[in-house]
Amino acid sequence: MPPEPRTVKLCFARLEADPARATSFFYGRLFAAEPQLRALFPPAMGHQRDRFFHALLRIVWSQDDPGELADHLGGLGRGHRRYGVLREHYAAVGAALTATLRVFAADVWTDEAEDAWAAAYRHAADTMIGAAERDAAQAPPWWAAEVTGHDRRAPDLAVVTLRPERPLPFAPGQHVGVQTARWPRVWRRYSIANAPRPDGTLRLHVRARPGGWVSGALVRCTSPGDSVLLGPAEGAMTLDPDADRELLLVGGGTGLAPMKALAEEAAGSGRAVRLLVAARTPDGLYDLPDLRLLEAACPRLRVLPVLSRSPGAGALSGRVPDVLPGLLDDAGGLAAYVAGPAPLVRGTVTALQRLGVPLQRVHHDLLTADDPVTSRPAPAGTPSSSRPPDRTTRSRAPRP
Ligand SMILES: NC(=O)C1=CN([C@@H]2O[C@H](COP(=O)(O)OP(=O)(O)OC[C@H]3O[C@@H](n4cnc5c(N)ncnc54)[C@H](OP(=O)(O)O)[C@@H]3O)[C@@H](O)[C@H]2O)C=CC1
Repeated sequence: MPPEPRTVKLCFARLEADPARATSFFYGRLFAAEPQLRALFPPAMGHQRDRFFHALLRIVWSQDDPGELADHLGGLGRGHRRYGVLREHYAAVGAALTATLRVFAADVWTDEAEDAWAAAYRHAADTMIGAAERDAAQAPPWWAAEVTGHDRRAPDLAVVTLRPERPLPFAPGQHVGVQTARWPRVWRRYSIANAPRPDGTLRLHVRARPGGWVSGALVRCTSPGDSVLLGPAEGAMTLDPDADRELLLVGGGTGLAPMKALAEEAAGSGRAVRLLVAARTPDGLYDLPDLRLLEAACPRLRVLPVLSRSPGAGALSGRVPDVLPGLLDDAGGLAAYVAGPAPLVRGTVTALQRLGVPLQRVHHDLLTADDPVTSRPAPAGTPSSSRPPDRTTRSRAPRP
């Protein structure tokens, strides 16, 4: 069991005062003590420091919620496998963390605090190591995949088709880590945009972010025949088993990807589905022809484009939260899934609540492809797929 959390939180609060300095200090200590560990990390450490800090933050704030803590640590332990992290690395990380706390939490660092942190770290490391070793018994740390299709739908957007060298199990709504040859040891998460197929291929919708290493490489410097590495599929935004309930799926921009996967799965099994595809202008509806084909094949699927900045034939005008009241007569019986820009997700969740959809039936994961976690863990009781950015649990795995 984790130790009494108050002391652990008190010390961590001192790191929160200046996370950038504290994490720089931490990595400085770690690499000074164990220079060979530097090879496990990406060339630029800015993102990594953010991710480490937020993983730590979540661990600290979950100290009094053993279920959440175990869930989080298990995901972290499994996720660390793709970085080549081994059992023996944890001692060095623990020592660097203690050294950091001793400096940054000096005013509250007592023998009691040191013992509490040592116990908390031991518990975290043991849980992560255990989860990694159990996972290693049944799955590889990554899958090599060949790019079999690269469809440039806009200057900054490509639909990329990948064929893993061996079956990569996933459920619609989940995402995978992707590493390109151009940026070794840099992983980014992308939602899978299709339901499982007999040929095992996966599709990703990738928008090149300004300065985005992996997204830029995938959109501009990738062609059929290239290879990438994929991490295991993760994420809890999967289909609820209540097949009678009508589904409302909302995808804004490339947030369409997981919604399309869910639509394929649900509509393919005869469930009633409304798929709202939000874009600014008709050009932003980059996947509409494919969606129309899917709609034609699934009698109970309706695809509704929603354009926020210019009108378009066959599209609703406005932002999703504003058009929802006119669309939904009886929203109380729906289950809803939402992905896209965070403000769209938040606005849509609020609108659905106002329309009477219970929060536990509104699912999202606020996944952003390149950004680190930016908020505190959700309060206990928040539905798992409705938590704030969940970059550190079932999903991607910040390393120590
Ligand atoms: N699993 C997931 O959760 C996934 C999430 N994503 C995320 O989705 C985002 C997609 O970005 P991109 O393709 O550039 O999308 P866009 O920036 O093109 O936006 C798509 C639509 O969302 C609308 N929108 C933005 N803010 C609001 C708001 N406050 N209220 C209502 N509508 C809003 C935009 O309208 P306007 O700007 O006119 O208001 C536009 O119509 C990325 O952040 C990506 O990380 C992507 C894939 C999967």
